[in-house]
Amino acid sequence: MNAAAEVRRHDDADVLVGDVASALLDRIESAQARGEVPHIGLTGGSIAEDLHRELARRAPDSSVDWSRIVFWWGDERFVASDSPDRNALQAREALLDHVAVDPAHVHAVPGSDEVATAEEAAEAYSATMRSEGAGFFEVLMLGIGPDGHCASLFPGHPALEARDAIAVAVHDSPKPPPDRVTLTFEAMERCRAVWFIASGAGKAEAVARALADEGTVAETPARGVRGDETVWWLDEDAASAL
Ligand SMILES: O=C(O)[C@H](O)[C@@H](O)[C@H](O)[C@H](O)COP(=O)(O)O
Repeated sequence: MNAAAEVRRHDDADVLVGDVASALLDRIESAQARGEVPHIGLTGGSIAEDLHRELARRAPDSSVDWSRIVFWWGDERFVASDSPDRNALQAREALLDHVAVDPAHVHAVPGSDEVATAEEAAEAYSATMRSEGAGFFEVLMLGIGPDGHCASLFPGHPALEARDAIAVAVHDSPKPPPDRVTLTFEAMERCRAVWFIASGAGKAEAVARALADEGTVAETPARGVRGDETVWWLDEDAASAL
């Protein structure tokens, strides 16, 4: 498992974030040069926030056409859409509010002020993905938790077993808040590239388990993710147990 995963090591978190930002901007530029409108999957968490800020900082010097990108999220916390807990709000404040996106191309998971349950939010998000034909993200970015979770796929949770679904509800998440919506493994498999981004010694053991020859997806959900291309972007601390 994960035999095809590529590992890219970086001296520290700043270099890591800078390299991911360059690679993402290059990838978007190439897709746009081919006449495509790439679909990009954003994630939540601390390293993602640093990346979003770095992308906003570099935006004026890049030739990316931000209005020709479709934005999605790999997972979302099921709270009110203006809650600071929302991955979408974090991405808006750090990146999307600072670049010329087309609001019609930004597809956040509905919040608890918009639909009644996380199940409804997952269904609505899946329906939007189907109607937008968003099967193939150019890049889906993911963080990893110290327990090996990615997006909102947590060890031992029923969402790991979801079949024939794009996005599903998650309850009792060990990382607060408890109610969430996540893409399924099946949806992630259709991405052209999945990029894990991890920084810090707290992630080292989970990263090593995700990339080990032996182990289970139930224990380390990140083992279950494979895009056509899977890249692990790590700083030395996160790579220290490999
Ligand atoms: O909603 C979330 O919290 C996430 O999408 C989650 O999967 C996150 O990416 C990892 O937990 C890493 O988060 P940190 O970078 O903050 O450790």
